[in-house]
Amino acid sequence: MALKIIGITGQVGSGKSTVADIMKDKYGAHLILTDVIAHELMKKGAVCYQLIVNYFGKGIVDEVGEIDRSKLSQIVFHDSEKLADLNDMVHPYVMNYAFDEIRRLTKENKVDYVVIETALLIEAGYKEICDEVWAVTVSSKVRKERLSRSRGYSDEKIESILKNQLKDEIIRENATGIINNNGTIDEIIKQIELLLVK
Ligand SMILES: CC(C)(COP(=O)(O)OP(=O)(O)OC[C@H]1O[C@@H](n2cnc3c(N)ncnc32)[C@H](O)[C@@H]1O)[C@@H](O)C(=O)NCCC(=O)NCCS
Ligand SMILES: Nc1ncnc2c1ncn2[C@@H]1O[C@H](COP(=O)(O)OP(=O)(O)OP(=O)(O)O)[C@@H](O)[C@H]1O
Repeated sequence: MALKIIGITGQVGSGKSTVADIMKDKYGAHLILTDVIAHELMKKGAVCYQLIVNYFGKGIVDEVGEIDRSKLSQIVFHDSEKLADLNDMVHPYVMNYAFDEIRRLTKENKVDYVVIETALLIEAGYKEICDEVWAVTVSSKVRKERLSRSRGYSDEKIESILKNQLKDEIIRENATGIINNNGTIDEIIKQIELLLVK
């Protein structure tokens, strides 16, 4: 079977990581997680660190010199110009990393699936390299309950992030498959099974 590249996207807290984890555990997919890559590249000493600290100032740095992501998130999700500047500092490096990884995996040809999980699949141009794009969608009520319980996110924080993301409808229009995540994990698994035999 030829390697298949599946992009998994959706708004904040829709369940992208949950779907990606199922793909890894049940189907041995290799995961490329852009949030995790971005976080790594922002660590002290990594390639994006100094760019970000120079731009946002020492106020976003914690007592051990690391970028305090909750402080940075307070700034950028309330100021779309600053978010765009942060994106410009981080995305080229994240994309380089992700594309290198895909080239390596394609050459090795050892896995059936590579999953790219990112909130910015459409905006950042990952879509073009994906064989399939799955949009994970959840109701606003369920999203709020889950993110409040698991991460302590306030409704205000969720709204501020959503304002900087594509509308769910647009994300779904750009997808080849849709996963409704208002139910249980088993219900996600059934939907994945259907998408994979499609
Ligand atoms: C703003 C930051 C510091 C917040 O970090 P924090 O650990 O608090 O949150 P986390 O990274 O889990 O993101 C929270 C939610 O916002 C979404 N999100 C992250 N960055 C962006 C962005 N640039 N635009 C829209 N949504 C975003 C995430 O996908 C997630 O749904 C961090 O997300 C960041 O540095 N973002 C810019 C880099 C980026 O775009 N990364 C994501 C894809 S490359
Ligand atoms: N079907 C489900 N049943 C119960 N809890 C779920 C389900 N799907 C996701 N969750 C929980 O909801 C929260 C958000 O899910 P997840 O982290 O997968 O979303 P995400 O889209 O990757 O988030 P982000 O946009 O921040 O990257 C997590 O705590 C996760 O465990």
